[in-house]
Amino acid sequence: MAIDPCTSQTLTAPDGAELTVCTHGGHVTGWTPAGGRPRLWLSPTAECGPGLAIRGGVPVIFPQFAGRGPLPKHGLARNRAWTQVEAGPGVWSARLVDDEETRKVWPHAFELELTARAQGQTLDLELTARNPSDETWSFTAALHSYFTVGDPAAVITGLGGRVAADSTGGPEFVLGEPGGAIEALTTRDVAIEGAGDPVALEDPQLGRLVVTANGFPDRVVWNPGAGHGLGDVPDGAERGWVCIEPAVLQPVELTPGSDWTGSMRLDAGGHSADS
Ligand SMILES: O=P(O)(O)OC[C@H]1O[C@H](O)[C@H](O)[C@@H](O)[C@@H]1O
Repeated sequence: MAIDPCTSQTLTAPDGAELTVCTHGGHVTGWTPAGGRPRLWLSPTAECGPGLAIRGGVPVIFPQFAGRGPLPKHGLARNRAWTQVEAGPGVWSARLVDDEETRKVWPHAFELELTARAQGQTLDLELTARNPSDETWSFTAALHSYFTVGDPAAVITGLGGRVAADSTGGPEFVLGEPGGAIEALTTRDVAIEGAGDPVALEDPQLGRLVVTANGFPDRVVWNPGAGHGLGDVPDGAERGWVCIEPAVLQPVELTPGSDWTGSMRLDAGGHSADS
């Protein structure tokens, strides 16, 4: 039976961890660790459909991050229907391959697969890109994760003292104090190349969420702040989330027949807000 790309499915692991997904965009829209509270933010006014990108969860950015190239912003993967490959308890995977429509935007043959697994206190996402064509192409990518913020005092650790730049370009600067935390809800849109692990969102209400990644060496931190003008984010709702985005911002070259894999682990099992 064909799945409506915009219909959500919730896949519950045996230990109670919950993963919510939809095939539009190959999108994880929700995650609740076992016995915990939801940790991914999804806009109450998110839109879904051909050409639209769901606001929240984990949009897959491929083959271009933001406006860093000639393609539409954030590329082509997030705003079209993928095909489900597997759906099981806490586990899901989906695939996107090129077709006539994608080749109008980006004239290459490609295969993209996202696998998600929720188990206990962790969520693992793995993105694989393959080049089945006979020409080399390159891409940038990100797992553009929207994390719920439950307390305005929430901070991000692991990035203080790093060299950053406005994600849309501009001079480099040092982010916060070395070893220090930065406020989660400050208006910012910064890229930190070669950021290293771990980065954590420390939220007095929700607890600690550790973000680690392989194959995504860079991190983008984004909160648009008040007066954002985003049609799919109600005024004030930007105080309920921050994006911490594992990304690969320098183009990766894929030769014919080769592939690339990047992964992200979210771990809510550090210190809970109640402990
Ligand atoms: O509004 P979107 O197209 O989803 O982009 C949302 C945001 O994505 C990233 O975080 C970029 O760094 C931002 O510059 C951009 O505004």
